[in-house]
Amino acid sequence: MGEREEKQQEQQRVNRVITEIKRQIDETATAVEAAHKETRAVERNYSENASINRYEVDDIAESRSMLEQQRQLVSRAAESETILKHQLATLKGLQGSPYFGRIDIKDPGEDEPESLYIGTASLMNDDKTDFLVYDWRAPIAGVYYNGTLGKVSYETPAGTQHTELVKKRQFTIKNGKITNMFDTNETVGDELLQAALGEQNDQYMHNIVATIQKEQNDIIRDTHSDLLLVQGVAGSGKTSAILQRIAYLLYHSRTVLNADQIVLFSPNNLFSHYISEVLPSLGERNMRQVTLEGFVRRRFEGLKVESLFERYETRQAHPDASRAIADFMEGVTMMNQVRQYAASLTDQDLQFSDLRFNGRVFFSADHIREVYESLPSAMHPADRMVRLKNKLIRELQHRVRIEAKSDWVAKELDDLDTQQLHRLYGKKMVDDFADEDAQYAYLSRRWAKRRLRIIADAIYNNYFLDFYNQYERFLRQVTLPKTISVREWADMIAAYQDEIEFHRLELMYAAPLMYLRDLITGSGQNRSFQYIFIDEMQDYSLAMMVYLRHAFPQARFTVLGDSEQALFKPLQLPETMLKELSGVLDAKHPNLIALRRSYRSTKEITDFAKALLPDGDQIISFTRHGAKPRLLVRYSAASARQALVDEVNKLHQDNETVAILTKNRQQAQDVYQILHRQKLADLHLLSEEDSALPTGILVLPIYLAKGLEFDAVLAYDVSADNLKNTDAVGMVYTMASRAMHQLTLLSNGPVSPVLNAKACQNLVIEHEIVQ
Ligand SMILES: Nc1ncnc2c1ncn2[C@@H]1O[C@H](COP(=O)(O)OP(=O)(O)OP(=O)(O)O)[C@@H](O)[C@H]1O
Repeated sequence: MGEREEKQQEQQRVNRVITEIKRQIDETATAVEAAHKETRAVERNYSENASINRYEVDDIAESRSMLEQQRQLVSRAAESETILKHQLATLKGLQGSPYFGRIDIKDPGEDEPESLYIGTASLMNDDKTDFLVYDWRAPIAGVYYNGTLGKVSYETPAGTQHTELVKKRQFTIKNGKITNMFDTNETVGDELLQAALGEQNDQYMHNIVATIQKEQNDIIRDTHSDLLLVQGVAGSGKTSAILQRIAYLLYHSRTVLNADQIVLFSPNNLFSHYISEVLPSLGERNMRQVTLEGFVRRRFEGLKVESLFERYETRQAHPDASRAIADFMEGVTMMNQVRQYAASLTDQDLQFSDLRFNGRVFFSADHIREVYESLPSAMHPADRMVRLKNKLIRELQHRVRIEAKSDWVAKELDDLDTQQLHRLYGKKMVDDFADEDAQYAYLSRRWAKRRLRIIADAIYNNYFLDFYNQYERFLRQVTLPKTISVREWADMIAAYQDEIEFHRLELMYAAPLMYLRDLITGSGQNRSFQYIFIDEMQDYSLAMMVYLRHAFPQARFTVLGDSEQALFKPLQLPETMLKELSGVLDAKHPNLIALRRSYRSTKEITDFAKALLPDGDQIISFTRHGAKPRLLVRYSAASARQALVDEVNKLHQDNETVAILTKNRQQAQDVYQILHRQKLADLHLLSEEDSALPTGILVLPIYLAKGLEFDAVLAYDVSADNLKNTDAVGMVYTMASRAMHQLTLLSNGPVSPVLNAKACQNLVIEHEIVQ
């Protein structure tokens, strides 16, 4: 058959499938409507009955059980409505482009091959006897991503299966029309990938299921490892791979895993927004997302914990200051010492704290200690804490009765307005009381109880232990490494005390402090999370990883990073990192996958970026061509400003989004001011608080651009002067690798030596001519 006829035949099949999809859409839409009516009807019925019951026949068992039955009806109706809506959304998703791949396989013993089509979701024919489209996550679809023609195998729940792959065909289908189609023997041919990568970026990341590459597929389909470490160069698809991996895991463990049991630690809020559409586009709910800041802050209410960005900015300003201390605080040895300390604590070592109410001591530290010491010392300390809490709560209940009779309660009751009083009665009516005294005693008790809830909360939250003080005592007895003098350590402790005084906490203290607190109280662990994903792991300390292991004891970890992009850490070999992490995370089945091919940027940009790195040769650029990156060198502030404005305008003509990336927040503000004065349209200055990524001209410091990509990037300012105190290689590399299509570097003064001779060969350099 000729190529044209083949295409015609394939187009006819696409047409047939789309007709079937449309039919199913109509059918499902009608079903959704009916289900919606049903839900509304049972809801109405339920709420009418519920309101009647509340006022007239309270507490009658029969009506309760009827209500319960109806409540179940409501939730079942709502559930079927949700399922139908989901089906409808899936069908609509398939409508324009029902599939992207075809494999012909010949099973052993069969004469004729069978054709299977692969798309973002499964689709069955009318009578549910045949798959018109296979979900990309189905076991057999693994062959499409992994196999070259010939004998192939794939994993199924029933074990490894063997077959023969006789044809692999790729399609691009847009609005129901095949725009591109070809047969290939490669995993997924470059042609399709080139087309996908050549498109303009928009505010959201896209799924990559049509063009997943072999190594990415290994990451996605790895269900065996409990620690999967992905070391991938910039733009190699680490983030893409883990998002499709989440979709894959959800698909294969539907009954035991849901999106709420998966947490992704993402580098910043902009990133969370950027990736938020990928899973929904694959018909899945988003996993939970948290930034390291968010995670830590929630554990230190009332304290302002330094953010990664703040730490980054301070370290930039004082690059060598207390590096040894920070390295020590953030290492594994520190966490081991915390564990030893917590295990060896005696009763006398524990630092109890008064619990205060209304300016007076309610439970004194001495009293709490007494209660604690009265509990059997052979008990596990964490269990003993729980017992202590229970005892304190019981004591509090007793004290509520006494406090209810005190003057302050009487006075506060007096001051209540009618509405407040009314609420205080709760379910009781005035007629329910024998006399006024009984009524007053009831109200006083309720008021005292309500006001003293704050003490109950404090007990619950372990506020009777003074952790900041306990931590300080711990620090005082730490065995120091040789790199740190006793004097330096004492200074650091003094600085820590000052910070606590002002309700601030440096990030480096967070992991050991949380760990100490959890070990003493036996709290802080969450067993419901099954998978933890950490993106940009090069920003996490090992101490933090130890803590995360402790906090999520049941979870498997997928950890992604690129040590070249570390903005303030020395490079580390992936194998060393795996070994270290396996130890820290106590992994039984660790696995390391390296991604070396960079997809994001044009070949010209990647070639420049890799030349910056000493071991850049290992990075493989993807063959998609574009303009050579430019370097503009200016020798005065005024001409640098002019070049900035001109270049941004120029880049914006060809690109929807142009990002100007700076070293820090201050420079981002300065650049923004310059451009703002020129009244550039669509200009945005982004900060840590931003959670949505606009298009247009964006100005942001580099650490906020982590994980993101832009059509064009202008790196501001790569002069020797500006980059002298920083890890300039990591910074320029990260900036350059954010660009998809165009890159310009601007230097205000002589250029930083980071731009070595080899890197410069990959640039078009334009010097200002100074007369
Ligand atoms: N197989 C693929 N098919 C199509 N596009 C891909 C593929 N792999 C990666 N990409 C694209 O390449 C770009 C970079 O991918 P991604 O952001 O996942 O890389 P990364 O390794 O996390 O990058 P970085 O570490 O630099 O932030 C994205 O636009 C992504 O859509």
